[in-house]
Amino acid sequence: MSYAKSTRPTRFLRVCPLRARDEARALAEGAAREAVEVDARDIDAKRAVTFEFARVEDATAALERLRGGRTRASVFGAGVADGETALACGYSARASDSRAPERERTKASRRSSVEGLTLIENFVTVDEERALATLAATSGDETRLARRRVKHFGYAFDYGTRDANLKVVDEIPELAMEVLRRLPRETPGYEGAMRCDQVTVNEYPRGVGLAPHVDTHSAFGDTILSLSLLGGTVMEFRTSGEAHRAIYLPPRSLLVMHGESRYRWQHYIPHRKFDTLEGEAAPTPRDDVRLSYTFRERRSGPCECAFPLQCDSRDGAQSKCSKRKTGKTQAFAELVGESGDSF
Ligand SMILES: O=C(O)CCC(=O)C(=O)O
Ligand SMILES: [Fe+2]
Repeated sequence: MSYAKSTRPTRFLRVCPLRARDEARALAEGAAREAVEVDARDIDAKRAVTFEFARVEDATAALERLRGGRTRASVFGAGVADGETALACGYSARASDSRAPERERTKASRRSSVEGLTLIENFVTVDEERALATLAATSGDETRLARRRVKHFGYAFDYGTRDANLKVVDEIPELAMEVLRRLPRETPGYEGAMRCDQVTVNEYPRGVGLAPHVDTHSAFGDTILSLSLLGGTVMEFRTSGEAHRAIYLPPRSLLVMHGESRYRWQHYIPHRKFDTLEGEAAPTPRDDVRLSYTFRERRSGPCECAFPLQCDSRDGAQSKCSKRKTGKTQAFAELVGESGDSF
């Protein structure tokens, strides 16, 4: 992501020059407490750093402190030593939208408005949440991805082929199956949920998200469920058209993806530290960690969904997926998300 100077106030501040890398890092750490994201790549490449704030007002307040303060230590209240030189700083905008007005974030709803998507709040109790978190910490083999940790139960998920054919020694914890079985019968996707035989546990540190994707049609069945523990998050849904929805998943809630929400819409979690929720005046900070249990049923025959464009059983997503090994196509980038994250 590159940033350009902006003459109008934005949520982004660019601060430069910073004389040493360490100094930039210390500043970034201080800023991270109130800024939404730090473009860390800039620290290495240009010795300048871009901070993204939740609101334009927050960026303005920080800019005033930056311009008013004589020392760097005063900037974000961070322990930055040796700061006699005034910093060059100002608003910036993502280069691609420096002329366009800043797009308002979609406010996340607490109710689903995607066909086939059901959110059940308080699906597990606080005690069960704690027990499931302990189980995730003490059992299963850990895989470290770029920004999050995962564990697989029942079958391993292969991040290359995006299927799950390898049986693993770690069975799905009985408590996880027990809570899943209490899903109300009338929930769309109930039958598929009862056949789940693969579980992935994801641990997301604050600010870390998940790239847009549709879970592989050929590998998994009609119903995909995600149980949120310890922290809430906004999950967003988009289609290849313009449609875009955001839903807030509180801790202890269960999200059931079935129908269009499972087969046609991509789901993803934006990488950010604050979420914007409907009915909340101020942005909501994410918790330090969110744990999710994703339940899936491995598919045996080909997928027969009504969405051939997204379906690798019909050569829709398959051709894009196989190109992954030879080079990323635009279509594939769209399928898995611009960040190229794994899921
Ligand atoms: O963490 C979540 O809630 C979703 C995970 C997910 O989408 C996946 O594993 O495919
Ligand atoms: Fe997924």
